[in-house]
Amino acid sequence: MGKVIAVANQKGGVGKTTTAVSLSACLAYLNHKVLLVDIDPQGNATSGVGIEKADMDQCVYNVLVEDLEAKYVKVPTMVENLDAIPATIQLAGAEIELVPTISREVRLKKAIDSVKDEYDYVIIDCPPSLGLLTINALTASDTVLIPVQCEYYALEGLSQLLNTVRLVQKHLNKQLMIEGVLLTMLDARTNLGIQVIDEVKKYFQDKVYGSVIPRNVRLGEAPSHGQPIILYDPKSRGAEVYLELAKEVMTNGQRVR
Ligand SMILES: Nc1ncnc2c1ncn2[C@@H]1O[C@H](COP(=O)(O)OP(=O)(O)OP(=O)(O)O)[C@@H](O)[C@H]1O
Ligand SMILES: [Mg+2]
Repeated sequence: MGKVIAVANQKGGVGKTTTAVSLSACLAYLNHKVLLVDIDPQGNATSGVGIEKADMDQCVYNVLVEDLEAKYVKVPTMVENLDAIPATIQLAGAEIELVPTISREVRLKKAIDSVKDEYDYVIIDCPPSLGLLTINALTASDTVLIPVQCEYYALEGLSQLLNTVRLVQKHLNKQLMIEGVLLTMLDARTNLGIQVIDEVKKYFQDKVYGSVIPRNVRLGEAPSHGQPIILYDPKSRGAEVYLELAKEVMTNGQRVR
């Protein structure tokens, strides 16, 4: 049965989507069956794996709001072993439309539960908020992976995220655990990055991955080509480190089991 991992941090632009897309593609490259679920109305993960949003008649919106079965919305991607449930701008209305509906927090969980037997990993790319979409992702997940950007205010806002995780654990999903904390966009030329790594490690200790994602031009370019880094430039430092991360996530899973 597939392990479900939400990639979440309500802070914008910290590398959630880059991580969700790159990790999914690297796990698929390592011969795992992977489903990437985009629940951000920006749809960046969707276009990041080469799916043309304008061509989509249906997306995760129809699953969440209209109870369409997930099997009708998931599509293969250009990466072997990697399927995706896309998001389009239509999803922007879901947060409000879901408010008065029954079991509004468990809709994504129901959808993912119906297909997760087909996969080894299901990776969910969350929007930069702690609203109903992210709550749905945390409720559907076994674990949450938190990207933290190596910058001055790195830890700011994380207590809110951890508080939301605790609330979900208490009321909606007792099993939810922290998968790991991933340091992203490290600029190795500055001391600041090193200081932030120390600070985050002090706080999260062994939850911090050994793989630290560097700031890498090729990682920044890949989305505009609609290709995950492992296809766009497999020899780049970005691809190498995301592949290392995928291996860490795989061994982490073995440790938990
Ligand atoms: N390691 C990196 N090196 C260079 N550029 C990166 C790196 N990681 C992410 N980027 C770029 O930084 C921007 C923000 O990254 P990304 O979209 O992954 O963040 P996000 O947390 O998903 O943002 P949002 O909160 O808007 O969803 C993007 O333009 C992305 O291409
Ligand atoms: Mg994003």
